[in-house]
Amino acid sequence: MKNECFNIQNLDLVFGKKPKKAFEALDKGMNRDEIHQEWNQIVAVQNANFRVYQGEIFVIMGLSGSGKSSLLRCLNGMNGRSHGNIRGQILFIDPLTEQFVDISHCNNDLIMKIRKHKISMVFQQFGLMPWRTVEENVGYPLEIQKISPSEIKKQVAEKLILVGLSEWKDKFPHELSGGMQQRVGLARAFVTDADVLLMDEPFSALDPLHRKHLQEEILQLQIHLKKTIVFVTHDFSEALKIGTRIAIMEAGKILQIGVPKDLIDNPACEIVKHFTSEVQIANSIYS
Ligand SMILES: Nc1ncnc2c1ncn2[C@@H]1O[C@H](COP(=O)(O)OP(=O)(O)OP(=O)(O)O)[C@@H](O)[C@H]1O
Repeated sequence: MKNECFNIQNLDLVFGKKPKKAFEALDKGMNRDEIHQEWNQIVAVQNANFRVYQGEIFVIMGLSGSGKSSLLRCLNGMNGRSHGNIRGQILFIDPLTEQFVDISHCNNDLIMKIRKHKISMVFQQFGLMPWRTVEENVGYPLEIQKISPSEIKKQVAEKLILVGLSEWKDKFPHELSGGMQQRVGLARAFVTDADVLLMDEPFSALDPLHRKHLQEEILQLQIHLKKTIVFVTHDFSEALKIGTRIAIMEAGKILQIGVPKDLIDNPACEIVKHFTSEVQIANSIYS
């Protein structure tokens, strides 16, 4: 039996000032567009039910606006606490203590602790501090954990080698390209001791070569460090390459969850079939 890391049950996420109206409308069977038209509420996630197991790479894949980032941000309480309203349950099971925490209802101190030590997030927009050098940005999570400066230097140097930015350690973010800034963001995520990484399109600004290199690094991280990774992408071939399991989203709903082979062999609906057939066509052209 695999150990769970997250257990998400009946999760709805609504943006807007009248979430109760939206939840009632969902219960009556109204769809996302109808609720938007009638109540001006955005249903970003509708009735999500899934588990993420320890040590897997769980990919959330879908087109723009399907609700991938919104769902990901529920997992560390960014959505449902400070933004948007949720209904349902988000349980995080600490891999070390095996204790359950209800992410949407626990107190702020606990959620801050969890974000500092347990669940680290890499954003699409890098989230770098412009006044800090590359080295200082990457070392920041260790600094706030009061790790000694010599240890920080050592760990940062290792992670900068991993993302190929050792030579750039004294530069500031504005001196780097978008892709390089994204690699700094990745190095900063890798440097933390968190067992869980939430990654929101972390490779979107990378050129194909660095993208391929870092996809392989992510796979190595999972194999050697046994990290649990929840990874958002709109690129189905990326999902197939790195995903242990993949959840496909459309208009706020999860259409299918499965291992890559399942999705290709048994697509649950036309939308999933569309993604899988595009990849198969691309493979046949390039093979
Ligand atoms: N903070 C917010 N306030 C209001 N609406 C939001 C907020 N965040 C997301 N939304 C809305 O929720 C829906 C889902 O957006 P989300 O960003 O989760 O999609 P996505 O699949 O991640 O898209 P992309 O690939 O373009 O990032 C969209 O209609 C979006 O406008």
